Amino acid sequence: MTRTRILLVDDEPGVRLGMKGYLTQHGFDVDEATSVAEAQEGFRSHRPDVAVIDYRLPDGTALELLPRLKEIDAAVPLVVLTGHGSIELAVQAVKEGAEQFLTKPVELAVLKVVLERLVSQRRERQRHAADRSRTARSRVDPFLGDSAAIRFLQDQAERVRDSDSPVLVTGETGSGKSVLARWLHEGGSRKDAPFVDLNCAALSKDLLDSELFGHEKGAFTSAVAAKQGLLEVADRGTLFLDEIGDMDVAVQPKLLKVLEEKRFRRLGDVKDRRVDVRLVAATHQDLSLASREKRFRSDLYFRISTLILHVPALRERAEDVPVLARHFLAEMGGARGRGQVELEPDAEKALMAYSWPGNIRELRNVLERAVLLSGASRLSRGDLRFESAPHDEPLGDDLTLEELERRHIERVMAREGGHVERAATKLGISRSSLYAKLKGWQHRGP
Ligand SMILES: Nc1ncnc2c1ncn2[C@@H]1O[C@H](COP(=O)(O)OP(=O)(O)OP(=O)(O)O)[C@@H](O)[C@H]1O
Repeated sequence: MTRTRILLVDDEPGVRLGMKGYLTQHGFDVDEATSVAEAQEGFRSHRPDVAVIDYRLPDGTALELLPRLKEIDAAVPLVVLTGHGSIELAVQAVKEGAEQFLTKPVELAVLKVVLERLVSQRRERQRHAADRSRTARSRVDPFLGDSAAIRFLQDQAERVRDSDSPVLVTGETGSGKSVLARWLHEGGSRKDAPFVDLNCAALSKDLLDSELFGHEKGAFTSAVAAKQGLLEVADRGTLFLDEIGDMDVAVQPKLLKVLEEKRFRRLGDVKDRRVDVRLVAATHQDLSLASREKRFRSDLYFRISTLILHVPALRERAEDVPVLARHFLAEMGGARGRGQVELEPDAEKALMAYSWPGNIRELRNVLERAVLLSGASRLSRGDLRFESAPHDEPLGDDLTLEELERRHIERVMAREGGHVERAATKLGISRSSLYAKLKGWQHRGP
């Protein structure tokens, strides 16, 4: 578990020594500053969880320092210490953003309890802010099924869960990469800190930059106030970057710097900030190929690919389909107050034979539609409407060569989402000859 970082601002060396010794013994990491100027600098670069500030400093008072620290990061709780137990001072300090006011000499055990409470409240707030859909998704088990492929994934995932190294999750669309990323966080040592996810494909370069790194007031025309980046929100927790293969190449070196130096800079800022995040990245692309073809920076690829978890496609673990299907049917039946909806043997067979280009997401959609439309408590083959062409039957032994070719081509087309160029590449023929075949069948009908 990562240690709590405290910034201690006091110009009396004796006071600092006493507090630092006690707090270090009790599991805190303490950085020190002796003036308003040093405090600002230390606060920015050390990113404390709490700052403890003596009221009177050689170059000013805590009242001047508080708003400046709040501008750097309003989420960090501030504790003010003073030699005089004055109510007015306390009120003023709280107005300026202090969470707590303590009178010197401070009893160290009391300080420790105050710090622990402030830190846990802060983490609680961070978690709520960052994790909007946590409750909805937290119970999904990414390893449903009994296939060797899913057991292998579980074994690998358990080994890397508690490490701080980046993890690259690969797999086809809908196979459960995000579910696995969340599981890594929720079962791991960072579970009490935020899980923050960001889809790199959905954002332009500028938006991605400002979402990830945040910005200072005035960094660009519409930056009317300073904004925390998601990296800061995810501090001590996990940053999940989905579709990392689509991350703009201009943003990639900045992410590499975060991974290597644990530092980053908000847009428009002149100083680095420290951050401690575990990166989980996901992609459905072949990133190794992308890096060879210079579409993805190879240094970043090497940095994020030491631990790779590959989520198998559903068709590679067909024996798990009934288990997953029963899980979804129980969920859907329960939600509609209908009790468990069962599968007829012919439906189960069809589900297992289908190629599932959209993987688990598609399986859930197909079942949801069937449950809605049929209204029966048992689903048969006829209730299932697959999203791609009907290729759910295994290729028969008694087909002619032409029929075999046609079925195979249809399957590949479905798997490639109807994309002729990609299907042609997979089939090893030219696009025009694939078109010619498809046209011919269209004219002749099924
Ligand atoms: N093991 C599982 N049990 C139950 N539901 C699952 C499981 N795995 C995935 N799902 C569901 O399938 C859908 C797709 O999963 P997820 O978003 O994790 O896939 P993905 O690989 O990240 O997809 P994409 O590449 O499109 O982002 C989600 O609705 C998810 O809840």
